[in-house]
Amino acid sequence: MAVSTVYIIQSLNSTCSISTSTKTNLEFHQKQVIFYTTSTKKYSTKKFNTFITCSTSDETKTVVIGLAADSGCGKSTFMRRLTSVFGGAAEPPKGGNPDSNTLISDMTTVICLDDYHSLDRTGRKEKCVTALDPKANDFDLMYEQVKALKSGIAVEKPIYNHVSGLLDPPELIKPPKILVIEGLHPMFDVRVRELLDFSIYLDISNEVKFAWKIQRDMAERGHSLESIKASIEARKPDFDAYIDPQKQYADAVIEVLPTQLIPDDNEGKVLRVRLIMKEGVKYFNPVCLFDEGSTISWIPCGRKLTCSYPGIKFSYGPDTYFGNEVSVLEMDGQFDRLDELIYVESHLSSLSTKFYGEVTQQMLKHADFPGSNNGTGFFQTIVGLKIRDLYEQIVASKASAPVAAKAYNSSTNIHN
Ligand SMILES: Nc1ncnc2c1ncn2[C@@H]1O[C@H](COP(=O)(O)OP(=O)(O)OP(=O)(O)O)[C@@H](O)[C@H]1O
Ligand SMILES: O=C(CO)[C@H](O)[C@H](O)COP(=O)(O)O
Repeated sequence: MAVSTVYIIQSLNSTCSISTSTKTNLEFHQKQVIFYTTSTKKYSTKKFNTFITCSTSDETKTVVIGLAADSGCGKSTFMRRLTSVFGGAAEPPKGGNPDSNTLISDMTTVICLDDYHSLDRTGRKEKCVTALDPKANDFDLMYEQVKALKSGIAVEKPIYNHVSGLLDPPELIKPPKILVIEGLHPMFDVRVRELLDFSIYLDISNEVKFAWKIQRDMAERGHSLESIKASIEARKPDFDAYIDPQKQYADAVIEVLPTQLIPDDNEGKVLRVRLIMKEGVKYFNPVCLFDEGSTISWIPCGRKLTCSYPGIKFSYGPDTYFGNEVSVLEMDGQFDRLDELIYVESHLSSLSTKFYGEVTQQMLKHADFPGSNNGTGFFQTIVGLKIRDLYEQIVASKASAPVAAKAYNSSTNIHN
């Protein structure tokens, strides 16, 4: 078996320009490498028995964001708000599987971790496990593929087809600038967790989850009230065991609870939403109300903010969450007029906006999304802007780091 040393000179996401003694250029694709020989202008493909590591220069590495939540808890809505912050519409891969769960825009690729189900719908039924059970998911593959994408290597990711309940042939995912992995388990496996540059958990209380699920599954999917109740109950033990504990690892948690402004409210329409932000996370400064570190309770209703019953109440202050120091911004109630949100925005600091009123502008742009009149949409928008800021800081820090020497010294042994 011949061994040749390949010197990595430069890499551009999934394509690595490599100089070898035979002056070939290589393009990396998992265990398969496409050679381009400049002298003959011919391509040839070789397979290797190990993964070839393309040491990308640091400034081209993908930033990875994890978003965890149970099914029907607003992940897709959050993703639409987040990708909108980066501009450009997010769409499924062009010409691919119409049931793909992936969304691609200029800057971002959102992959759904349901695609790493190792058991299809029938398989889960036969083995009596839910999709939330780690036994129904392939964490080794999830780790390998997220790691590859983070280092600039394209992957063939499986597709879980929610229409048929089957595992479809894989789709090619190229490394984007920002990769979002959303689903049930982005922080479950420690190896995947450590690849995340930032993580978010959507913590929807049982009462609210139930109200949202009923609204969607009855209206849009034709399910009966009994079947929705049964499905929530059946998932609960695994949700408690495998999904909920991930919130302790999240850098930001959006907690959604019933309002405290209406005594004994059981309608679940008015919400109390808490944005729990971990302190000391690199490239992330928590948002604050008035001043950092203060403890504040604020009722903004009056001449500058129209509030109908039951009104709006904000609070902000330091706290601890699973032993970590956090800042918590809370909003109970709902907005009557979105254009007046600028009044609230002007009292918040460290928003990472690019101009005065950007949060309000984003909220107005997506006024028809669920949660636009309350803290869910407001805090999701704020977190979206924070992620943009985090990405820009990571890119800036890498651009200023001395990378040239590292890139020239990298070498990979190829066994063929
Ligand atoms: N902030 C919100 N306020 C009110 N309802 C909401 C909110 N977010 C989501 N919902 C409701 O929950 C439903 C599910 O939202 P969404 O599709 O974003 O969740 P999801 O986590 O992506 O779901 P799934 O994983 O099942 O596809 C929506 O159709 C809507 O009815
Ligand atoms: O928890 C879920 C995440 O979305 C789904 O229930 C899981 O992916 C299985 O999907 P389906 O119900 O379509 O077979």
